Amino acid sequence: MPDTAASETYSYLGPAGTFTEAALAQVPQAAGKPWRSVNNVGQALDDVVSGRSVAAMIAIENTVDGGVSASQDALATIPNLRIVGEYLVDVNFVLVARPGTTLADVKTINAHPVAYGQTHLWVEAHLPHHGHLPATSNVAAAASLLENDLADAAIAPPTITRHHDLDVLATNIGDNPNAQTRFVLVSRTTALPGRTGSDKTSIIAELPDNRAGRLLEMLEQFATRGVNMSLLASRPIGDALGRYRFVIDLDGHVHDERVADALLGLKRFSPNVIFLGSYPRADKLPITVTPRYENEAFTDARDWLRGLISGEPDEGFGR
Ligand SMILES: O=C(O)C(=O)Cc1ccccc1
Repeated sequence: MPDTAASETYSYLGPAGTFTEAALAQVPQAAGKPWRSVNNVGQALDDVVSGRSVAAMIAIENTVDGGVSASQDALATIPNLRIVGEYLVDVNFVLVARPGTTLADVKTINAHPVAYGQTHLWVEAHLPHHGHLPATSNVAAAASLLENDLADAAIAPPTITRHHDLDVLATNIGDNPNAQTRFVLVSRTTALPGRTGSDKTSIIAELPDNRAGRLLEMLEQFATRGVNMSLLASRPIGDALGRYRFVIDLDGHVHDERVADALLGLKRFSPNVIFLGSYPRADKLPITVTPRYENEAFTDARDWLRGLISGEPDEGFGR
């Protein structure tokens, strides 16, 4: 059995100063609890699976470069994980180097692949001949400049100079000044966070076969219940070309009748569905639904059918 400290620990991609840490800082229940810095998403989720940590914060998608495939694939393949919350972090990048370095000295850039993917425009315009050395995190990229000379500069969060004595060679090097990253808090609990009216439901589903129209048929499960999607990403299953699974975020909670009904339809259709959880939306935006998809419309219809089955007369159209 995990000890008490382990079961209160939160794992995150570190070291201190990463955007992932900023996401974890938004979690009220993590305040004052032990935080464990790890080197990659796999290690963070392994902590949760083994009971070493109660939850892990992982990046799942960003506005510039899209889905974080390592996270989406890990959620698809590691059983018994649940998303219990989502958190948004504004991301902004600087280029840093050892003191005294100029831009002309920079030949190799150390960067987390997801940060590198969001700074292409600046990097290609200003350092067209650079090489890229991948790092485990944005902060690790910068820290390693002071440990070895494998790279000349690093892509890092603007707060990096609080942690390390480095020169900032360029600021705001992100492709989009309004870039945001969406993080999810992942746990093993099967207890559902309560419905707030501003919720999301995350699932991963596979198609039964690759006949024409299958994807449309899957999406119809949501469309016919008035359920909006906020994420639809395809990830290769890995066993053959052309085989994909779909990472989907739905507006609403599984306690919303329309979402529950859509999931029943999806379960009948798809040979493999993973329910990753229902949890409050980070932006707290209320979800608007046309009246025929409100809870009452579903319960009224069910009551009508139950009545018919139990022998109640149908009222007909009247005159
Ligand atoms: O959390 C970090 O700082 C990371 O290194 C991962 C990352 C990379 C790019 C944007 C957001 C998070």
